[in-house]
Amino acid sequence: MISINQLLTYQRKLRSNDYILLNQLLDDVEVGAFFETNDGKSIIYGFGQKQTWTEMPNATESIVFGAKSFDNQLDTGIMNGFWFEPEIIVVLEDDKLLSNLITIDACLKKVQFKNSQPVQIVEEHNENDWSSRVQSLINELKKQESIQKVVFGRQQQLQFSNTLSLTTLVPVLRKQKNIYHVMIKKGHELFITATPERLIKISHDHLETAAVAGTIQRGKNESEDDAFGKILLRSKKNNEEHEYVVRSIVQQLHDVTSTLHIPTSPVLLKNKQVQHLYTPIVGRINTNVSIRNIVYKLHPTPALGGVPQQKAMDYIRNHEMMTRGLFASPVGYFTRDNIGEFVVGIRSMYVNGKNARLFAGAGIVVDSDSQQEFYETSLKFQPMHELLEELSTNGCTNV
Ligand SMILES: C=C(O[C@@H]1C=C(C(=O)O)C=C[C@H]1O)C(=O)O
Repeated sequence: MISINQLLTYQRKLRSNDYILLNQLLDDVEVGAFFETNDGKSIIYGFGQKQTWTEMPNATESIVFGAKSFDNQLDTGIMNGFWFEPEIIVVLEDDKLLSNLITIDACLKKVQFKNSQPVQIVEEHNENDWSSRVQSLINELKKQESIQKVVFGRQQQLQFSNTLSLTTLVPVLRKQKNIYHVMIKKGHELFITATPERLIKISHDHLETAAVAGTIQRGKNESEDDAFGKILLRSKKNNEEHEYVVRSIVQQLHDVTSTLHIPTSPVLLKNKQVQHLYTPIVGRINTNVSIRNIVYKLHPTPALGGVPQQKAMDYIRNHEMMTRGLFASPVGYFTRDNIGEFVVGIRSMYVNGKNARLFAGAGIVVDSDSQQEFYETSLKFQPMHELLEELSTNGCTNV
């Protein structure tokens, strides 16, 4: 078996301006991707396109980056799903830069730093009736016992004063800790996520996934934060929401795994704005089960869709204001030897030139409170808002 590191024939110690050059190269190429794990220890860049697809391919001779459409509703550009095999991959691990081509240094040498301008938000559109539509959903859940949970999304549309520069954006995004930073680019289009939620990590026959569902705010100080954490851990409503996700993951993985370890109760996963109930799940995959197979089995978990799945998906399709595109969808990469990692594209933003759509959603169950869910989604917009806030005062931050 060949591992991703063996795909790479060249390595050297990281130089201080490598990041600047790599991010600038992302600005220069037509198609690219960036994937940083939530511990910040591993980054993969993909540059250029050898092949592209709108559907996730079954296998690859090297590595494929991409994102799957949430539910195949017609959207624009990469929001319909976008996959590509890059010409060059660069991996940063333990202060080492690894690349599949000796030419990466030649490539980086050619990159010239361009100044970037601060980007202001000049127009903003919100779904002002979102809370009342959530209230209708709660009323519906009270009437009908056949549907238990719907993850209801909302979008914010923004217009920028000028286009974003990845040379500036990537280092600002990377300041947000304990979350994944993933970006897919094609031409003027970008999909960016600062998600805490891994869908799957696969290394040969070893699988890691997790249930992330049930949310509360962070406290202003440690004791308030602990108190909120305790409320979340004891909340019947949130534990029910969470349990739907655990049960569904176990069910979906049952016939493709030989072992599955599921902790009996969730712990807290803390991000800057919110804390979630979190159950990490690990297992062993049966032979000849592809990563694609597992991505398709798990997506959408009830953390992003609902319960029962089809009814929740129909509700989302009929009642959310806009199509989701890549929001809440699997985004990541996989290699020819069954290594790969996919996150779900939440706390995310789609950019097309000077226009952007920001996404947030919340799991709605019969005991939900529409104002509380509105507040929760406002917190979930924050990672992208904070990124844009910093880009509005900062041009080229990394020189
Ligand atoms: C849908 C989102 O988040 C999902 C919903 C959650 C919830 O309802 O508690 C928690 C984490 C995510 O699985 C989002 O951030 O937009």
